[in-house]
Amino acid sequence: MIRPRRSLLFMPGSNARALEKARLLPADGLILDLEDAVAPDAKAAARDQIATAVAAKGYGHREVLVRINALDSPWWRDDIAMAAKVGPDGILVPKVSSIEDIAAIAERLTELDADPAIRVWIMIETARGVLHAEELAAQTHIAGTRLAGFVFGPNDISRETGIRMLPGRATMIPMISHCILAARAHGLVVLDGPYSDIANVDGFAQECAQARDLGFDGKTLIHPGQIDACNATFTPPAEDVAQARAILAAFERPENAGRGAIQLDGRMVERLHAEIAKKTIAIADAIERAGR
Ligand SMILES: CC(C)(COP(=O)(O)OP(=O)(O)OC[C@H]1O[C@@H](n2cnc3c(N)ncnc32)[C@H](O)[C@@H]1OP(=O)(O)O)[C@@H](O)C(=O)NCCC(=O)NCCSC(=O)C[C@H](O)C(=O)O
Ligand SMILES: [Mg+2]
Repeated sequence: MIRPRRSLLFMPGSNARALEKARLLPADGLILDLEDAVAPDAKAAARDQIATAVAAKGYGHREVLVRINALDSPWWRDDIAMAAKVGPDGILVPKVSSIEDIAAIAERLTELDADPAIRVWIMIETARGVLHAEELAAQTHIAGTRLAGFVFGPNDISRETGIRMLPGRATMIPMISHCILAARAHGLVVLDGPYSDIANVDGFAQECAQARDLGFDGKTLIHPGQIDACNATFTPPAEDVAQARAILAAFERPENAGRGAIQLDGRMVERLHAEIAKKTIAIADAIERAGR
């Protein structure tokens, strides 16, 4: 079943107040972080704290992901073991660059006999990850990889490559589009990276609208103050939902049964628009079910 992924809020696993507060925040998902938001000497305590928070099952309909440490770190194996034990909806793996990385994650999950319901999300945030995006996405067809989606990571890309993060993101758009195409070619979900300038409300709103228009399913966030604007941008407008229902109703009429293209309110509508309409309605219904 489709679920809304308009807004996924990152929070440091070391921040008990944030983990508690997240129970009531209107984000569609939560990413409990063990990687960059947690200092090396706080990793073990953060892991225990996340385990307790996830096991308590207090996050309701929100999708819960645990971002583990990167595969070249000393922590990732213990991070995955914790996730396999407490069962979040998924793990998010940073800095994935090759199909060998995806195989290593799958192997570790198998070794731990992890519940098959735990999905794997990968961050596309290295030069190699971007270059191999299509090959990585194609791994979703290999049994046991559990691959559900991509999360774009602009900060690490900028750090590694020297490509600057500028307002409007002109420098990043080619690789963003490349990642979105790769994800879509293999039916994966794809989420935008975070916007760090928390105080810049207008800049954030513009980046959300741009993310939606570029084709992202939603955006990852770093502060609760970003949730409402993000949800509003990625929620299909009521008029789009009404139009989608009208398109489906029109194709269901007996006189249109054998037709590929029809006229509706002065516009040409094809069966491909009915497919788009079904997705719009499914997302709107999922948002309504989640009560946000
Ligand atoms: C950026 C922050 C450190 C700011 O924290 P703070 O100064 O405490 O903010 P506020 O005083 O405005 O907070 C108000 C209340 O909201 C709670 N809060 C703040 N942030 C969060 C959050 N993310 N989740 C849940 N709750 C949050 C505060 O506790 C306050 O609560 P109250 O006590 O009721 O007033 C902080 O926002 C933060 O840590 N953000 C997340 C940082 C993070 O997770 N970073 C990693 C992801 S981004 C990334 O890794 C980049 C990517 O990989 C790439 O390469 O691009
Ligand atoms: Mg990163």
